[in-house]
Amino acid sequence: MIQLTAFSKSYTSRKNAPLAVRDFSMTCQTGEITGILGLNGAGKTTILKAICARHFATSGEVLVEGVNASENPEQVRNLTGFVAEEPNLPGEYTVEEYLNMVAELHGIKENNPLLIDQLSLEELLHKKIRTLSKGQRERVNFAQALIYNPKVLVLDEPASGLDPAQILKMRSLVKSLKADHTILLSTHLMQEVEALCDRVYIIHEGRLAASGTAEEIAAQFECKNLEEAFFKITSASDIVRE
Ligand SMILES: Nc1ncnc2c1ncn2[C@@H]1O[C@H](COP(=O)(O)OP(=O)(O)OP(=O)(O)O)[C@@H](O)[C@H]1O
Repeated sequence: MIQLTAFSKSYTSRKNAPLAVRDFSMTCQTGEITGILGLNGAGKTTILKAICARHFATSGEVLVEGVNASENPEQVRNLTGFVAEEPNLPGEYTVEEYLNMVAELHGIKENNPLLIDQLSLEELLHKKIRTLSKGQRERVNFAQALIYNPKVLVLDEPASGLDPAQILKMRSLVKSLKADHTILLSTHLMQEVEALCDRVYIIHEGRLAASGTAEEIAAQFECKNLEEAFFKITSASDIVRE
């Protein structure tokens, strides 16, 4: 489970510095896929990185499986698998060397053959990461997050760079992990939310603008569907400002 309470984040320590995310609260349950939906720059990655203890809240609290991310960052990093939007993968390693290294860091002896198969990585294992295409790198990025079977999965725009066949594979992999994981994904793609998410949080200009199932949000904003509600929310800034 992931719990954010009144989470705010500024990227500078200056007094009165602008907040990238302000007073954002959210709960992601185990056994559900939760989506964060927002325009470019809305604050999605800022929230995801705080959940994975890649950076810390300026104020408010982030709990992952009950562990405070600011107080126990190492423990939180072991509990979370993070598929970053722009991963910094080591180009000089082969895929196999890199995945073995990540597995070892987390105390796992061998690569998981099922995972290698699900991500179509067999043919890539002996290639250097720097020689891979963007979509191939994205699959390695997925594998490094899943290889130590973390309880919580945080996916930043997981479909970006994947071809349609790989998107379907990624979706079925994510769905297969749902029952015993807490999964949070960020996206600006409505199809991604419809295909995968049980619950959605819409963030606009750093603030929570709506949450619920797609149907609940559509009804709340008197719209036909989530897409219409999303456009209504993101084109009317006063909805989220007090
Ligand atoms: N390292 C940083 N230093 C300063 N400001 C940052 C930094 N990272 C993000 N920001 C700012 O924080 C705000 C939220 O950015 P964030 O990356 O969280 O948005 P996002 O919703 O993930 O966007 P996108 O969909 O484009 O990836 C933006 O105004 C951005 O400019």
